[in-house]
Amino acid sequence: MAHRTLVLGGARSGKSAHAEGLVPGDAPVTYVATARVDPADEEWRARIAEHARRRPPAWRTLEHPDLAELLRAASPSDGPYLVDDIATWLTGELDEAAAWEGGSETVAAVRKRAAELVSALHACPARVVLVSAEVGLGVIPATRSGRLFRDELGALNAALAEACDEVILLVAGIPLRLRGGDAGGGTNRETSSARDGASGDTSTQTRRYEVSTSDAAPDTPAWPTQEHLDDLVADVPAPVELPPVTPPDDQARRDALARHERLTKPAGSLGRLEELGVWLAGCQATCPPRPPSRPRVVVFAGDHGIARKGVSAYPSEVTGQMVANFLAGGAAVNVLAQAAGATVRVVDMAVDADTPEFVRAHKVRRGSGCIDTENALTDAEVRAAVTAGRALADEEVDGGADLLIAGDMGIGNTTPSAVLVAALTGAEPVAVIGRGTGIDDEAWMRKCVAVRDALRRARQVVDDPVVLLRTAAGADIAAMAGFLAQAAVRRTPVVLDGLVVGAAAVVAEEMAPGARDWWVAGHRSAEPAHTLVLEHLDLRPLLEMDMRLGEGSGAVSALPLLTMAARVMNEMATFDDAGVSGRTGEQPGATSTGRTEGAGELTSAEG
Ligand SMILES: O=C(O)c1ccc[n+]([C@@H]2O[C@H](COP(=O)([O-])O)[C@@H](O)[C@H]2O)c1
Ligand SMILES: Cc1cc2nc[nH]c2cc1C
Repeated sequence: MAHRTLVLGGARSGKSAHAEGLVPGDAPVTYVATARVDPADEEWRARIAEHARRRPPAWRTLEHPDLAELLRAASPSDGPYLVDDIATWLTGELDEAAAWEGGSETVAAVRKRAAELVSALHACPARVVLVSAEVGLGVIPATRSGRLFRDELGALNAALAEACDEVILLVAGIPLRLRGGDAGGGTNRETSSARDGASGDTSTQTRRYEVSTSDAAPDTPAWPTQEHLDDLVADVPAPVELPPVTPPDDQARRDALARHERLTKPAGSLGRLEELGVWLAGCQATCPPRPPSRPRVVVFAGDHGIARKGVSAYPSEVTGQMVANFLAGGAAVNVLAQAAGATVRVVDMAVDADTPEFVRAHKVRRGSGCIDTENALTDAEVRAAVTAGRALADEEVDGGADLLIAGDMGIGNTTPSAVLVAALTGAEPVAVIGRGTGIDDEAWMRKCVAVRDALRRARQVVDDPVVLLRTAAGADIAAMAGFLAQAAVRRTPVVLDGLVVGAAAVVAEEMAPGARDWWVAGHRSAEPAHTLVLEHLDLRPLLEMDMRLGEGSGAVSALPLLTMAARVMNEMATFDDAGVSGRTGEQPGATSTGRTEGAGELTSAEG
């Protein structure tokens, strides 16, 4: 069942009746009436009476309470809240702030209240169904107040929709499902599950998700079931083959280089911000490039058998517990992504715990093999994992993502990552073993032994990237490799994160040569093997912040630089526009063909 539902509709579209049908009649529903009744308004009172007649007698009705406060105080055991409706709530707020005719400070006060409501909804642990009016599809209102209402409600609806895992639009009594699962009443479903509530989009999920490490109940089959695994591998061709990667658009890159020459700054003076804009222009095949508008983080979660050998500072249970934390929006990547304008999705590829159904749809097994003595995956599992990663990239790109970030979560995963990097770069074990989650010297020694033994096995299969993933990676890393390669196949730019994503990237480049042209390195992780990754892929990191968290956190932290790089190229004045003189000896409007020192870096693969 959906957790937070927004039912939108025009006047008399049937939205209230539809919303009422979404909560069970016998549930202890709290009906929140938002209208402030004017006793003199007969017609309005009759409308309200008609609504009230429809409600089951057991429902509790609250008349225009402080809505944000109410949702903030709700507890997980509360019956559903049905709020009807947001448009009248907003009307009341605009009235109270005297914003219809007031100055910008009165509108700001209403927006603050609206923001409080949205954040209360995000945090509300109880089931909530909101009704709101969809306005603004017609002509622009002739009055200021009409325009104000239309614009404020439109923005509020969008923010509330972002917090809901189910969104339904009623048109002429017919429900159109815009987002979400199967709470009943919807007639049309999205074609791509990437955008619906079943996507595990943590911008739309809440703190309700339980992740259990206990064994499945006797009457529930252990997940993943054999049937699920059979389904996963049924359509996967062997061997795994990817279409060729085509390079970013060279003309757009050259246009971007030329445009930077014309912007009002000494040539090359924005340094690597210029390189970044040129890279983005090539990826988008357009100059100037657009700032990423739908950046998407997919966190690949999985446990690793090698963690049993004492190579991490934390127990394996943390992986599943962190999945719940991602879903609740409480992890670092959630916060960073929200600050940077990205949304986060988490997928369970091999967590050794039960995760919600929509998170585990691609799950291959519970914990990958202990790579010092056994393969991480079977042949079928590695193919299923790589294929899942590719399918996830496809889903996200088809769903509108214009920039992808892979994140990782898995206790022990820096060990297989170190093995992959050493195998493909020829480095010795000691050069690739870092402190991971913060291991002490004894754990570091155990990690050395584990890496040495796994590397002995991995070195025999370095020529085949899929066999290497099977031998020494794990389902999460294999899926990330598929994801990163497929992003390049789909001509979609990627910001890479730290060591674990980097290890997957090194393998992905083997599977899909040229994929690296579609990637930029977000940061340099504190893990020593990550520097080997960057050198191997010839990528220069955007940030050096001594981060070593994973989750995609380093990549997301670099995201604002991409926005800036694109905006500079769109919004800066040219020498001609601004009447600013160009280089000494150049005619106004002439495009320089020579570049200053340093600008030559713009031809590097990364930028
Ligand atoms: O990606 C990195 O650069 C990175 C560096 C150190 C630690 N991590 C994260 O920490 C966990 C793995 O660390 P460990 O010590 O358990 O191997 C896993 O959840 C990773 O996301 C990630
Ligand atoms: C708490 C915690 C959060 C993480 N996020 C990524 N790796 C992690 C490891 C731990 C231990």
